[in-house]
Amino acid sequence: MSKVPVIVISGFLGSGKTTLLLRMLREAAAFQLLPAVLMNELGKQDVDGHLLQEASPDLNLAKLLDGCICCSKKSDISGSIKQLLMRKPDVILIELTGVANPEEIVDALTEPALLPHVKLHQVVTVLDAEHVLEYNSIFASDRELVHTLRRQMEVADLLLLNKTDLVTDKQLKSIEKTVRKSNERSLLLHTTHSLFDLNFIFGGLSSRQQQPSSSLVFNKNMGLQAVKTIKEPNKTAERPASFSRIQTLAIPIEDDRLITKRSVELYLAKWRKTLLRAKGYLRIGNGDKREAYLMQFAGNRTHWQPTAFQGTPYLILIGLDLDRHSLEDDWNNYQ
Ligand SMILES: Nc1nc2c(ncn2[C@@H]2O[C@H](COP(=O)(O)OP(=O)(O)OP(=O)(O)O)[C@@H](O)[C@H]2O)c(=O)[nH]1
Repeated sequence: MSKVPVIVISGFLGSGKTTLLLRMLREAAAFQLLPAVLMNELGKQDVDGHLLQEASPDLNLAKLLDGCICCSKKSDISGSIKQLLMRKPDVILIELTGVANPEEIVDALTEPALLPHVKLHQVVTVLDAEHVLEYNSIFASDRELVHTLRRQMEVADLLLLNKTDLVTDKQLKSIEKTVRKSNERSLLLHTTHSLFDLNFIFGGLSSRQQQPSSSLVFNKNMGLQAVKTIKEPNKTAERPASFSRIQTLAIPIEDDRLITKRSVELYLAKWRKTLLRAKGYLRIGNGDKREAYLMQFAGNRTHWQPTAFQGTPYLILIGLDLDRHSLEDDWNNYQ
């Protein structure tokens, strides 16, 4: 069974995420895609979920309300996604809350219950051109939030500089310059009302599809807005469609292999610059003394927690532009 691609929509509160999602739902059929949606909202009452259901009454929708997709909600994510998978969608769209770090959902997708069923396709981050430059000073006292907003930019595969109707050209140039300090490699498009050619994210996803040509979709919607690509457009646009800069490498581990906590930690320390995150279910020790652990590596710290996990041990590595061969080879030589 092939894995269902997941598109993550991130961006600060009010930047235009739901506007984008509604458009993606409207146009999915033109790409012969049956979408499912996971909405995450901070409040108990969801507003956006109702909006989506109004626009698309049969929508395969799951909601995670009253909290951010972070540690406290992670356990619910696999349940929600499994529920969506029952209706066999071609693509799953996840709209995060404005204060979520996309890395956390990517992490959740690598849980044993989900790993065989889904794969990250792209992280799209929507930026509010009118306010994005103010965040650092507005939230200066909240370093965690400033960090999250920076990560939203840094890990995006596609950046939408939205609400360009509300800023001058001069301001736009200065915004671009600042955004590029956080992410100089990914495609960056100027948009109003999150309008752009959806081939950039849907293109190539459907196995059944005859894709609308880029210009068709573009012309149909573009009375409003020109698509503009900044820096290295071709390099990024030519990437295979199912490629996200955030990559996940799952390394299965032969059960008879001797692994120690120290050897794992040394390996992770060696690769810490490349890795955003790592985790794994590992059996540590020798013979009868072997014990299963959930290993979590985040922010350069490794945490070990005993677990009742009985499956095949594995290590998950998450990072930007991972050098898969080197990581695998090194792991095999390391222990
Ligand atoms: N002027 C202008 N307004 C926009 C643009 N894009 C979205 N909006 C409006 O901005 C408001 C917020 O848009 P949403 O799409 O709900 O933003 P969001 O990121 O989903 O917001 P949260 O769910 O609060 O995180 C809505 O009223 C939109 O109509 C734009 O390009 N220009």
